[in-house]
Amino acid sequence: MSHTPEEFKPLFAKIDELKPKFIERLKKAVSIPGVSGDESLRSEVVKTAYFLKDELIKLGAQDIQIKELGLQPPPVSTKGLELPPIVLSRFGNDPSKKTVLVYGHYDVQPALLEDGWDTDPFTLTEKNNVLYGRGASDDKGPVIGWLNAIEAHKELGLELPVNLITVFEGMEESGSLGLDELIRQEAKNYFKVVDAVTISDNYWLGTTKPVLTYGLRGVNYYQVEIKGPGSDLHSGLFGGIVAEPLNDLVKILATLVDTNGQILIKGIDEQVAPLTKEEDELYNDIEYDVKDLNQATNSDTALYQSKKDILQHRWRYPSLSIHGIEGAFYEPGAKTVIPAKVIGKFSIRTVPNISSDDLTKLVIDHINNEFVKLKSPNKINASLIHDGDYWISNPHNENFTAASKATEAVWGIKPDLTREGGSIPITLTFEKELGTDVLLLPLGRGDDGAHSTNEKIDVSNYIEGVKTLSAYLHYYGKGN
Ligand SMILES: NCC(=O)N[C@@H](Cc1c[nH]cn1)C(=O)O
Ligand SMILES: [Zn+2]
Ligand SMILES: [Zn+2]
Repeated sequence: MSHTPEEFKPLFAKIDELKPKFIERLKKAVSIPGVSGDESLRSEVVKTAYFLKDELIKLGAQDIQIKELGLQPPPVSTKGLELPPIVLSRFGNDPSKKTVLVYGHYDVQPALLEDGWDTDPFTLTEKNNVLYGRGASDDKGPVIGWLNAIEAHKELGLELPVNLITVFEGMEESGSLGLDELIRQEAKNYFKVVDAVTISDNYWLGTTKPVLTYGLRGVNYYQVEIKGPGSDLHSGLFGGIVAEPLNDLVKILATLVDTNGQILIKGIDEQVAPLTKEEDELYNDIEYDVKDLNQATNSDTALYQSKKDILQHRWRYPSLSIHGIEGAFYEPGAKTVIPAKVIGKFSIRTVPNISSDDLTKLVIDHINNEFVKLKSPNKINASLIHDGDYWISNPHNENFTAASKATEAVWGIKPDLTREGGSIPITLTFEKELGTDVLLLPLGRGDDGAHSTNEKIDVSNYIEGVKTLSAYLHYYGKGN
């Protein structure tokens, strides 16, 4: 392309040449159903870690370490389930070069064909230059993207311009359990020399303009268990004469949030940092429209119509989403059962200055108070499953500048600076424990359907993304 700087032409041509191999590598990664939230698939998550280890060996990584994290704590697992390991590796250890740590996750969200996928979620399927499959965008595509960037250098006989450390985890979709502690332990060891941290695990805002991201919401994930009868019952025999746990649960869940997305738990709004005039003005220059939202959701269900309202509610205000009910009948048909025990799941996306502990107290007190009002003989237990902090940084530094130049070199356009409504719990830990700048450099588009059915990454985003990651390493390595 005409905007490609001369220095990158051979590298970008090599990446284009390796495209079939890169797609094949992603296909292998996607074929392993490593869903971290599903205990029955834990061995598949671990298998993905070893798949990455093998790929790293082939690429010539040094000092590959599989870091075990011990048992998964309750409330989710009470069965002595091992956490998946962290895969560490290093490419180069030259004191004259800068060191970039790249982080990504190899676990994925659940996916079933019967949820409404058009193709098998664990078979990467190419249609019209789009690659469909669970993890294609979140986050196997970007993780494999880093490996591809390394391979393109290797194939060209080109030295990497920086020392690279890779950190791949397998519990990001389930709260990054164990990783905080590992980062603390390795801060003065494996991660002793790290100049910058780069994470490719989010998305462009829309579908055409690349972005760099400097803020994330946090996430507190809760469960509410309601237990009643000793076993599931026939509603014809027992309906109307026993207290039903699911009836109680839907009433409790209905007290959490209204249909306009307004959180109904008292005391949360007061903790949200006020919007300043300067912050409000930052939204003026960002390219976004309600049409982008409707396109991403394939619907007309937006709660706000103006760009500012949408982006502010996505990035800087909290939200509460109800995700599901364990133990409730959900299959097609008309089963007349009274479930004996149900567990409602919901999460709250947190923002400055909400404290996780204060929030949890407000949430649990609210649920217990609402349950008392029901005067039910059933038993309730509400608890936090996991939490991860929000993160916000100043994007005016060397790391962001390098990524901005790389984006221009590949896409011919300066990226927008954005925040993101999702969460990557470990971002703040890297920043604090390693004392480095963290950059979020997304490859995928806003309509990739992460966590949803028919998740995809466009071939162009995948391949141009490998070029962007490569060019970023060069700009950062030479100090821009
Ligand atoms: N791509 C980042 C991402 O999807 N993060 C998850 C993290 C999470 C926390 N608990 C469950 N998942 C997100 O939902 O934002
Ligand atoms: Zn992710
Ligand atoms: Zn995710």
